Amino acid sequence: VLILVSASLSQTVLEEAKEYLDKYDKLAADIYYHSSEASWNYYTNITDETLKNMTDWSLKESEFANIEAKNASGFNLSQIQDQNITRLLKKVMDIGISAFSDTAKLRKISEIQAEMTSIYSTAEGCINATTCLPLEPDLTDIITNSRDYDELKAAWKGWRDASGKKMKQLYPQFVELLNEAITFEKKYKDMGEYYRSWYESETFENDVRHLFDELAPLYENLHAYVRRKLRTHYGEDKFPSTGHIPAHILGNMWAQQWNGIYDLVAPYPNKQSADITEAMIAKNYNVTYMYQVAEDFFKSIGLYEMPPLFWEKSMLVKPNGREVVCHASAWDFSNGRDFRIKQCTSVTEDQLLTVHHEMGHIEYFLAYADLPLLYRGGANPGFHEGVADIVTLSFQTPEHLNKIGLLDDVPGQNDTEGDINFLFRMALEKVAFLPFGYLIDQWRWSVFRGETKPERYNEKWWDLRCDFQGIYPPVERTNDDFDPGAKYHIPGGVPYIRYFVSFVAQFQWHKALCQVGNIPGPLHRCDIYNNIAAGARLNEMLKMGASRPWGEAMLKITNATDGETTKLSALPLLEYFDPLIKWLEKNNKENNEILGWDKKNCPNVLFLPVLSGSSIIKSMGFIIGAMLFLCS
Ligand SMILES: C[C@H](N[C@H](C(=O)O)[C@@H]1CCCN1C(=O)[C@@H](N)CC(=O)O)C(=O)N1CCC[C@H]1C(=O)O
Ligand SMILES: [Zn+2]
Repeated sequence: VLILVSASLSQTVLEEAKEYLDKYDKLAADIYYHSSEASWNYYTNITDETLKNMTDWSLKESEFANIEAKNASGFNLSQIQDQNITRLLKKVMDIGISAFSDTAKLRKISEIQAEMTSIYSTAEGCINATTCLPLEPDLTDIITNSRDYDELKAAWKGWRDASGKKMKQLYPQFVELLNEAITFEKKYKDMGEYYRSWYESETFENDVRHLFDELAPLYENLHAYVRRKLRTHYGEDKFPSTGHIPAHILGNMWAQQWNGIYDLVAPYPNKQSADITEAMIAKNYNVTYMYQVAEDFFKSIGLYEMPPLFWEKSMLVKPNGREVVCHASAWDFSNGRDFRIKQCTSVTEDQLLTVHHEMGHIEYFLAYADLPLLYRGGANPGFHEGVADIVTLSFQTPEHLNKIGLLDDVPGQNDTEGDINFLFRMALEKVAFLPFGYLIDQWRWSVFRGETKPERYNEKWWDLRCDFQGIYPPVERTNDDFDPGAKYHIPGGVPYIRYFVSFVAQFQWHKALCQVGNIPGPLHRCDIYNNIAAGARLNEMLKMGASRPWGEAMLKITNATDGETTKLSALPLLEYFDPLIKWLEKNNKENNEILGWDKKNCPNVLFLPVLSGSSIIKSMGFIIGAMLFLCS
């Protein structure tokens, strides 16, 4: 009788839980829709009232999450055998800072983040006494296209003075409030630990460090080659004996990807170098067409076309007459129909890649749209970024660019010079990024841990930038600057390790999709365009959303037998670049190039040892003690 009773009891508990979760889903969808709409209205029209409305709705969202977490905690999970239901209930209860009872402080967090995002998005960097320009498109165009050392330096410094420096006072409070909110529930030691918990792995921090160490030799070879090429253009005097490269001459405002300077550093410059931006303009590409080209790629592999609301409601160009957050992003309005991109799109190659990236996010949104709301996310945040990027590995192949009329002659498989040029171009985009993708959250995690105090924010930033990227600031930096704030994701409060994870995972997936698609030839020349089998395999993973631990999602794509491949692996990336690795090693050796740089000394980063209060008192005490001793 007891067994019967307990069985029927657990059955009713299970039914009750399912009923609760259905109700939750409907309520959540409604709140999230309005909250997303309120955020959208702010991001596409920065005013005091759109800021207020967004903050009000983010508070409503937190309140809803808080109430439902309490409701869900009423279920005794040990009585529920259904793994799926317990996973959903746990997600209802895992609400981060929304568990914090002090709603005034939660509001303050939202307001500070919005204010920092507004400073970033409305900043105009002055390149001389009379000219001040926005980041997009003006300063970005200068940093990408100028080859004048001093003009680049002015844009680099101007941007940092107008953005990061202006939010320096806000960030310490932002950190303090986030840590206070996240430690309220006593589940996480600091905000960084909460962010890392999204990867559902105790060893995550070590795993990414190992991956970085595996990839560092490739980066150092690329760094050495690029440094030598840039030395010839800009002159020896700009390259210190420490081995660092000036941060502002790498074709990108943050030196995070170097494809902007391909023309300056290409291995075989006399080979026809594909200037895709020029080709786009020559072919009369316009913004809408750029989105149609990207949509065409996804449809060609059996994925999803953009729904009507996408074209109706997206913001695809920078509007006149109002301030917007230009930094591109993809939006899921949680109702299965409304998905948008917000991008100040201009007709350039880099922008075309970003269009594919943002639409890649939309493909993931569409694939998991029928799942419970709690599962509508990437298997982990890095998967969402990897999915966004994966088609760029096919789209940029010479074969594909030729197919869509952006490249005339395709370097043949045995055209080593053409092949190396292409691989080098991909390395400037994907390998150069690795230390940057890794270090942003090394800085942020050290700040959340309290290891890096506000008076040393900028010093720690440049320690990491000099150490991992081997670059140095062209203008002397002090702790009065706040260079982390000059990168969108810091004021935007968006974690960054996801991009490092993505840049590793996307090569694992590319390899698997090229195999399942039976696409012959070397990995770096594989194009999954029009390959339904490859698209179907990818779609199987997309449809899982966040319903299962991400190792299972990895296995869904790699379909491997050995359990090891549920993990992140650097091997496919190294395999993809293997011909280039050999070429770079040989070339650097022939030129007696010394790889690497002095990781402990960074030019122009001379921070006065800021004596913190405690150390002043200690040193005073020491002096007084010594004097007393001498007198006695
Ligand atoms: C240009 C791109 N914008 C982000 C992205 O698309 O990831 C935006 C802003 C922050 C999150 N985001 C989203 O759109 C999310 N809603 C996606 C999601 O749903 O998870 C970006 O910041 N990138 C691209 C490569 C490296 C990095 C950079 O430029 O440094
Ligand atoms: Zn993304």
